[in-house]
Amino acid sequence: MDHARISRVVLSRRSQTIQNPLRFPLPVSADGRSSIAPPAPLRGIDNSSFAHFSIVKRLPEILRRVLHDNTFPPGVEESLMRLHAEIPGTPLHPIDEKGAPDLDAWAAHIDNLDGENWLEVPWFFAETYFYRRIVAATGYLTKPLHHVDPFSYQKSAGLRTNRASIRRFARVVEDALRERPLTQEAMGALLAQSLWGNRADLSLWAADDDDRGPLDQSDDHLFVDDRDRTARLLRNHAPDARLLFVADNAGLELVGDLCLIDGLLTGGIASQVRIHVKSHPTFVSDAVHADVGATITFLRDSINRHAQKLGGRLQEHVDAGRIAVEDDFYWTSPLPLWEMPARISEMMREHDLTILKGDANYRRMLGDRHWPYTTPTEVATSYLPAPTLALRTMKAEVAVGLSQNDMNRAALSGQNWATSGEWGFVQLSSRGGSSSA
Ligand SMILES: O=P(O)(O)OC[C@@]1(O)O[C@H](CO)[C@@H](O)[C@@H]1O
Repeated sequence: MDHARISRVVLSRRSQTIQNPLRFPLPVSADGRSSIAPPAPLRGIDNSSFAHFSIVKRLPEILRRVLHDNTFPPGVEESLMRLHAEIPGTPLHPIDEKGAPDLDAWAAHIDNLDGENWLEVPWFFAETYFYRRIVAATGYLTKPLHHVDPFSYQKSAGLRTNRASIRRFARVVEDALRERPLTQEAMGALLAQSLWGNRADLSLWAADDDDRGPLDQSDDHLFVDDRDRTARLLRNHAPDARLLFVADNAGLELVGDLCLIDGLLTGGIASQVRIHVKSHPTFVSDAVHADVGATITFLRDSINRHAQKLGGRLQEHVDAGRIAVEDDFYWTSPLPLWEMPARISEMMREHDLTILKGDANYRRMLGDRHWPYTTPTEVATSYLPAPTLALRTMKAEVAVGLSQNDMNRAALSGQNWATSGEWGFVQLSSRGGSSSA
């Protein structure tokens, strides 16, 4: 495929075309010969979509909760009220937070718009912009509330109210560590635990008050199950596998992720894990740098011995440099993964496996587009520079790699199966880079 010849790509349903800013080849067809333009992005303008509901109902509700859970100075409150009044009909305008490191990047993103409002811009854009506006209103990156997390109340509740599950999670790692190096089965159990932890964010904000069911799901709720392939890939690199872990939510989900990370490090599979978190609070409960340390401290301080031991081992990994925690503004940008900056793609290439955790990262990987659900995984993710594992429960109408049979099965389980979080993906894209998985 001649990547250089792809110069324009259709980016909206309104047939608006812009210069292709992609640094990576667009997704390619199954035979690898021709490029295909990604389908249109999800937008709130589709009245019957979850995107519409999410913008019109959930975002204002999230703002109400932020105001309820915090005591802000009057100026901050006013800014948040103004934001509330803008949704959904006001055109998106530049972010106002002088001195913030990502301001120019956001100015460029907004410049690409054409006066569209919240429902007209791509849904992913609307959501990342929404959280960035909350950050600007509170002055999280600058002042007046430098590094005061507007979602901290919910985040700490997420740990406090899940003590029983946390004990259970910690026990699973200890069981897994009985045999070293970790068996394929043990890796599978830790991957599943990390995956289903992705349902945990839903308990935080009952803005849509639907019934999402229990936290755990059985294997027959896995739409895609690449656990064995992933375990084989990791074992091929053991004991020195290097992992890039792009985290999602703080709270119970992060505990499940840290269990997986500890299992791989202590269990003789990996020697280095680089955890990437968000540079500012976003999507309510997404982890920022401080959340990782706070979670390890919470585990170490636990009165449960399994949780305590887990916290102790994690602290040792951090102290010895086996776990590094970094943040990057790219992960709070509205850009699809195929527009990742060179620093991110280089980093992915330096690691044997990148784990993309959660629904929003999955949506980013697929550009939050209307891919037919039966699109082969390797077609939609052919641009990835290195082997990548998506661990996500399905909470948005974005997916690839399904069969018609999968969809029939899911439809029988309930009406909102595509957004209920009850269906899981352990989806490996191994085409980018060498892998014998
Ligand atoms: O990345 P996460 O935490 O798994 O999910 C983020 C998320 O809850 O936010 C969206 C609605 O705002 C959902 O579609 C999406 O699943």
